Formats: sequence, structure tokens, C-alpha cells
Amino acid sequence: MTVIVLSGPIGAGKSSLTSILSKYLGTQPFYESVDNNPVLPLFYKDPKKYAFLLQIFFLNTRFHSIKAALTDDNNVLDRSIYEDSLFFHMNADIGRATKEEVATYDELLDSMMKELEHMPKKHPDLLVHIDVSYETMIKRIQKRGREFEQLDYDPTLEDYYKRLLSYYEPWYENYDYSPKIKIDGDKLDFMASEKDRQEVLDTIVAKLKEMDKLPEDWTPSHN
Ligand SMILES: Nc1ncnc2c1ncn2[C@@H]1O[C@H](COP(=O)(O)OP(=O)(O)O)[C@@H](O)[C@H]1O
Ligand SMILES: Nc1nc2c(ncn2[C@H]2C[C@H](O)[C@@H](COP(=O)(O)O)O2)c(=O)[nH]1
Repeated sequence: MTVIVLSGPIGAGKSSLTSILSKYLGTQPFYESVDNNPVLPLFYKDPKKYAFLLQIFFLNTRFHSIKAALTDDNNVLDRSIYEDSLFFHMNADIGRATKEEVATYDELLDSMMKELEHMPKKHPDLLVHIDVSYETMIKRIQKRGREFEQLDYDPTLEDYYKRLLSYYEPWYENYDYSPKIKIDGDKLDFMASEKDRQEVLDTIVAKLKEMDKLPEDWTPSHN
């Protein structure tokens, strides 16, 4: 079957769409365990001290989840190793990592990506990117309610989030590990609107059929 990876800024809707899409396709969801991440709250308290440690934590968990996903060949991944470097280099660019940490990270990432080349399935079949504006991103972060992600907790997060969005634009354009599609996360409320949810699912299924990853006559009842 297929391996689909979700991508997009913080709060874009990746975990939510992973759940919706995996149920619709009858495949297995792989979620990023943020709530079991002991370093994440430490990072938001002291980004300079914890940026490198947090990135090694994420890189390790993402490496294992993408390997499992590429072995299983029938799943949807909520974010993947492919965005890891975006986050770390953005933090390094704002002085939150030493040049030694950047060199160590880049070497480790390179070794891990080379390791993935030996997998039976080397890359995902499709990247589904959820594009959101800053305003929508903040609304979604507030709605989800993680205290350390809120602007009230740390007003400097406004610049951090705006910078993150600016890094995502070239990242998506340069992404070439698989075919990709972009979902307008500002326009499509796939949580509250059945019509919007169906439009998103139809877009993804049409792309999978175009790629011969689903038969032309596939319908959800196949599951
Ligand atoms: N398309 C959407 N429209 C409205 N609310 C959404 C949408 N996608 C996600 N949400 C809400 O935004 C919050 C963040 O969603 P989540 O799936 O956790 O994002 P991510 O995994 O990208 O960080 C959640 O409260 C979720 O219910
Ligand atoms: N410094 C990094 N932070 C990261 C990375 N991946 C996710 N995150 C942060 C952003 C959010 O606070 C939280 C969950 O991310 P969502 O996009 O699922 O909301 O973790 C990373 O690689 N580096």
C-alpha cells in the first residue's frame, strides 16, 4: 500500500489529519509523541541550553518511526525526519547552537539518511503538507493549549513562529524525497466541516490514484 508523511508548521493540523486519513485509508497512524518528550518543555524555558539536546531527541525518535513506517508500508506519519533539519538550522541561525553542535548534528543526520537508503522502501510515497498563515497557526496553538507554546508564556515566540513559517516556504519547494501536495490549512477546516474534510480526503485519494498507489475504483468501503 502506501506510506504518507504529513508536514507543516506547529499546530497546522498534522496529528489531526493523520488520524482522519489513516482511518479513511484503513492504514496505521504513526504519531509524534510530544507529550512524552521530557526535553520539549525545557527547550521552551531555555532554548539556547536545550536546542541541541531537543533536536537529538527528535532526530532519534523520527529516525526510528520513519524506519518502522518504511518497513510496514501501510501507514500515515504525523511529521517525519525530513523537517528535522529545518527546525535545528533555524534555531542554530538564531544563535541557539554552537558551530560544533551544528557540525555534529549534520553528520548524524547524514548518517541516518544514508541508512534509510538501505530500507526496502527508501522514501515515502507522498508528502501531504498543510500550509497555514501565522494567524491560523497561533489560533491552532491556542486551541490546543500547550502552555509553553503560548505567546503569553513567551512573547518572543511571535518572532520564532514567524521565522519558522518563513523557513517552511523554501523547505517545501526544495522537498524532493517523494511526490507532494499542499493543503490550504487556512481555508479547509477538516475538523469541524464534513465538506472540507471530504475535500481534503478526495484531494489526497485523487493524488494516490494518479500515482497508481490506489486503484481507480478505490472507495473507502474497500477497508
Ligand atoms: N483544519 C483545521 N481546522 C480547524 N482546527 C484544526 C484544524 N487542524 C487542526 N485543528 C486544531 O488545531 C489544533 C492543533 O492541531 P494538531 O493536529 O495538533 O496540529 P499539529 O499536529 O500540526 O501540531 C488542535 O486543537 C486541532 O483540533
Ligand atoms: N526545536 C524543535 N522543536 C520541534 C521540532 N519538532 C517539533 N517541535 C516542537 C514544536 C511544537 O512545540 C511541538 C510539537 O510540534 P507540532 O508541529 O506537532 O505542533 O514540538 C524540532 O524538530 N525541533
